[in-house]
Amino acid sequence: MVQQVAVIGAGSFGTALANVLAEKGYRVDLFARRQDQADEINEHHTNKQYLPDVALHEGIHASVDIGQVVEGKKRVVIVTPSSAFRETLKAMRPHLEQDALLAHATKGFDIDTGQRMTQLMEEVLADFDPGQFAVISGPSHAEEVSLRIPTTVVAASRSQRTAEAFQDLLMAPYLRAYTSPDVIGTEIGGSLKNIIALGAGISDGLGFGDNTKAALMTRGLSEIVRIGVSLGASQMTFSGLTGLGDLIATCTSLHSRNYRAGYALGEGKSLSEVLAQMGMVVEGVRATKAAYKIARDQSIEMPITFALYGVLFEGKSPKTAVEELMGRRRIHEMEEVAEAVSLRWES
Ligand SMILES: NC(=O)c1ccc[n+]([C@@H]2O[C@H](COP(=O)([O-])OP(=O)(O)OC[C@H]3O[C@@H](n4cnc5c(N)ncnc54)[C@H](O)[C@@H]3O)[C@@H](O)[C@H]2O)c1
Ligand SMILES: O=P(O)(O)OC[C@H](O)CO
Repeated sequence: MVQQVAVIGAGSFGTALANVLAEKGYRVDLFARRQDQADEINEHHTNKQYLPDVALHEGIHASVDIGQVVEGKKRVVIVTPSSAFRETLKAMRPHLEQDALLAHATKGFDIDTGQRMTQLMEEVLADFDPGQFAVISGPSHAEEVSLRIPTTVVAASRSQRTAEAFQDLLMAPYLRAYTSPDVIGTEIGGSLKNIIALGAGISDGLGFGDNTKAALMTRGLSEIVRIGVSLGASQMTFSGLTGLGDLIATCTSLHSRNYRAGYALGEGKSLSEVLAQMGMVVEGVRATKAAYKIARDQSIEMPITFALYGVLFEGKSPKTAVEELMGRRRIHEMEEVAEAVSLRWES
């Protein structure tokens, strides 16, 4: 029976998950980067920078010593930004139990290689069986989880046993966890919805309406499916919680860092200004770069992602990007799949 869990990353979501687990009775060791933050969590049971107004459970023990946090743990949950994922794995590696099961809840790609987080786990932790790895994803704003607002997530792993182990770990009266074998689709849906949420925020920041946002979300989902399937995901996964579900939660919520960053861009702020003001990770910026590279190299059509890339990295004005999207070549709505799903004209 597992009684102790390590959570790596004391930002908004790492802290929220640590709190769920501590409330369930686990002893939770939480890795924080800064000593003052660890002290605040241990002494005052708060993490005001990331989850203001939340009283944390006293069963959370924060430490800046990653070795001490993971040593002896059979369950490890990694919740760092994607930019810190590889170095975090390397720091943990010498201290990990060989039979530990590891899940991550990071939504993003390795910027240099375009790898997903479980691919980084397979590379850095090459002496582990890939069946020991899982991804936790779904529509789950940390701010709501920490207030015990009913939330659903998915634990996906190549191994049913591992997916079910994390389902058991997470299930709580206000947190329902499903399982899935589709690791690729789960990771891609969670990472790419952030690009579309940036776009939804830009649209609202420009003063456009619900019609525009619904179009961005729907057409955005079709390009997520396109790249996802070409990278080996199951199309069905994108209709589920980690695809459509998280797309809705992120594109329509003021909790979302990606939506808020997009909104400020739409209002005319520069990317560097927006990121400096946010003080939290905006994964969609890196995801746009990663998805752009993959789509360009593999000739996958992703017009919204390309438009975002232009706005974020090439100085294109958001208004011009929208005009270009609206003026694209005329196509069948279900262009690529029309034949397969019998959406064709009889004559
Ligand atoms: N916030 C949410 O609601 C939420 C929900 C689900 C998934 N996620 C994902 O979880 C990940 C973390 O997001 P967050 O919102 O908790 O981030 P955050 O911005 O709230 O906090 C980031 C945390 O990472 C730490 N960090 C930064 N660089 C680091 C490094 N080099 N090594 C170790 N730690 C480092 C920071 O100190 C901070 O504690 C992201 O990939 C995000 O997409 C977030
Ligand atoms: O705040 P965001 O935009 O990083 O989104 C948080 C979560 O991914 C929502 O499920």
